[in-house]
Amino acid sequence: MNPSCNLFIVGPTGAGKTTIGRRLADHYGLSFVDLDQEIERVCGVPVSTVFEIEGEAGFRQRESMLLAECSARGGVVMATGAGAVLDAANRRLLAERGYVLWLQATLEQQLERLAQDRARPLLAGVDRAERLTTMAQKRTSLYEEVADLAIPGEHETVHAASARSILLIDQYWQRQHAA
Ligand SMILES: Nc1ncnc2c1ncn2[C@@H]1O[C@H](COP(=O)(O)OP(=O)(O)OP(=O)(O)O)[C@@H](O)[C@H]1O
Ligand SMILES: O=C(O)C1=C[C@@H](O)[C@@H](O)[C@H](O)C1
Ligand SMILES: [Mg+2]
Repeated sequence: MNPSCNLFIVGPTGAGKTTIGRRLADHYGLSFVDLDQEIERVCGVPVSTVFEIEGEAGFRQRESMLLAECSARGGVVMATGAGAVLDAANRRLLAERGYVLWLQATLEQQLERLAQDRARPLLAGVDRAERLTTMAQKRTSLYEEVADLAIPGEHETVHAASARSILLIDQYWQRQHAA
């Protein structure tokens, strides 16, 4: 593994970017950064409070600033927030500065995994299936645009999804670096 390289993870909410990203960082001996957690660390409050106080626009500004900062580090696995790809400058930085992994998930998987979740402000107090569908309509082509490698959402456990990701990363990304 070339430690100057980055692995960036994009995909819809509940796809496992945070959970699997951490495992990938452990596996490859890279440092792990989760953009949502970075925002919480810098602001000292949960993402939902940032949305309450600064609105989505304020959150997006912070997200872009931290994405620029963290992607410049080198040797990181970075889990992005599901909406980070909405911004064209974010997409450009992701594409330029690392290998981009797109973790996919079906609507059913998202609904099941996030059933108990109260931390995602864009899913609070709305029909979740409807909101997630609208998000997918707007975002799927953006994930596709920025991704180097897609991992289908057919893996029902974190362990299986991590193992599959490592297999594909080794097959495609590592090989490119070896070449
Ligand atoms: N492949 C999987 N199989 C089963 N459960 C999973 C899988 N991936 C993630 N999960 C579970 O789904 C939940 C959400 O995962 P996680 O927080 O990693 O998603 P995320 O992509 O980071 O979402 P967000 O974009 O909102 O940050 C967690 O409880 C996690 O354990
Ligand atoms: O879908 C989204 O736009 C979001 C996903 C989360 O990761 C957080 O970044 C925040 O809740 C917004
Ligand atoms: Mg996450």
